[in-house]
Amino acid sequence: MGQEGGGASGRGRCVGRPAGAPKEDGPSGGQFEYLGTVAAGMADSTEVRELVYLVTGGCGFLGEHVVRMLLQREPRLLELRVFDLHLGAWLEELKTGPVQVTAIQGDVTQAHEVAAAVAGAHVVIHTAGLVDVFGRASPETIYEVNVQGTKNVIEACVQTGTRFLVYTSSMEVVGPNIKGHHFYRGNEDTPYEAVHRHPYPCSKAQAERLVLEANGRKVHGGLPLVTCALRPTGIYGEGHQIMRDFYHQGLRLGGRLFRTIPASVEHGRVYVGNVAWMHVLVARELQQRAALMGGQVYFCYDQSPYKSYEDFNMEFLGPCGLRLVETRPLVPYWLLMLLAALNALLQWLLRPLLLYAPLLNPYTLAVANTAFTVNTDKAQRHFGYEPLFSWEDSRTRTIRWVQAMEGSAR
Ligand SMILES: NC(=O)c1ccc[n+]([C@@H]2O[C@H](COP(=O)([O-])OP(=O)(O)OC[C@H]3O[C@@H](n4cnc5c(N)ncnc54)[C@H](O)[C@@H]3O)[C@@H](O)[C@H]2O)c1
Ligand SMILES: C[C@@H](CO)CCC[C@@H](C)[C@H]1CC[C@H]2[C@@H]3[C@H](O)C=C4C[C@@H](O)CC[C@]4(C)[C@H]3CC[C@]12C
Repeated sequence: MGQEGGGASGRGRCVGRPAGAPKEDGPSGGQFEYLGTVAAGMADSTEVRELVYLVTGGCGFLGEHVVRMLLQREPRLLELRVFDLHLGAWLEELKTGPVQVTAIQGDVTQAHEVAAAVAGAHVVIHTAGLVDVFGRASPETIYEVNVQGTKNVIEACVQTGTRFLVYTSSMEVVGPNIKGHHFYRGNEDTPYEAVHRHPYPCSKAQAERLVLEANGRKVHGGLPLVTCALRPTGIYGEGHQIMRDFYHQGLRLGGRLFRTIPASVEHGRVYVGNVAWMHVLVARELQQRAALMGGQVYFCYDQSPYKSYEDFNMEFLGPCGLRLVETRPLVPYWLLMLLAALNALLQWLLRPLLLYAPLLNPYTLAVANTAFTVNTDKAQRHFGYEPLFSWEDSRTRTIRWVQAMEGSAR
């Protein structure tokens, strides 16, 4: 199932449980209020602006929310460097505030470009990556960006003396595995056979391992590097491309989407604003609680309900006029597997002519049909994380975003 992938050149299998973390408990922390948009102005604070942060992938779906959240919620920020292969025009609007926002067009696979961006930063939040489970990029390219790119970030921290590194990992480092084992209400210490073949999860697992193993390395100046990794489940919210794809698919099908996944197969999802907030908070607390948090992994979680992938999407697409046809899959699973395999064959045949990358392929079908839900409070125990956005707020914000798309789609 899925493409042959993983490993140094994207071939073979990558196996073995991802680096977990020793069980430790820590104090809980307070709750913060989110001000909504950059225009709402900076969080009032008498704190001294002295810190330089770098966000790689800062123009991506998650990266943009992290950038905006930092400007809202990190009062010690003096300079925010936004490093990305593709810079967004929206960055210009951020340059009117008290924080110096530096846009850096660069490639994480180019060590010298990464080193130049990292030099002088106190904290690096590394979100840049190729999030490809649709066969758009080759296994080699996925490895080059996700693994070699992460190596370049680590080495840049060591060479330039940056001490704090937060890595955006993924639930996929854990599962679903190629055996289709369900992960039901699991946490960071739940035993699970994390065996993957697909290049994306393999690359994320390798990158996460590199980040965690780098914890404690001496950086330029002799102090230790402090690293940690955050594992979001499926992120949703304003700017989510796959949600956009489902919405447009539904419009093309006359306002209907046809169920392909049983409602019983629950997937954990997490709102992008809460993932961004966890990045901001962990970056701050990592500086104060290095002994506890260094080398740790944390699932990203909030109060978003456990639902099948399609039913969860309908929380937002339903109020925007789409309907999910049938209470159970219309098409038997064996036929879906056949269609997925045909899509993979078509993609391979058409590759010399055009990119054919539908949502349905053997890998996405397998992942969608394997329950993966987390239930943990480790981030709360270790650094006082509490979601900034309730489920109701997350849902409302996402619906408003789809509706704004709807306006543009008419
Ligand atoms: N979207 C999810 O559901 C999800 C869930 C868990 C983890 N993640 C992780 O979160 C991170 C961000 O994911 P996303 O959904 O925002 O994806 P995205 O594709 O929207 O953002 C990734 C960003 O990285 C940039 N980038 C890609 N290659 C680069 C390179 N070589 N050099 C510099 N920048 C490069 C892209 O231009 C983009 O802006 C990824 O590491 C991904 O693995 C995503
Ligand atoms: C039957 C197919 C067509 O209807 C299923 C379509 C749904 C799939 C496109 C998505 C189901 C589960 C998603 C993945 C999951 O949410 C977690 C992920 C980890 C993250 O790091 C990257 C994205 C993803 C792999 C996400 C991708 C889309 C799904 C496979």
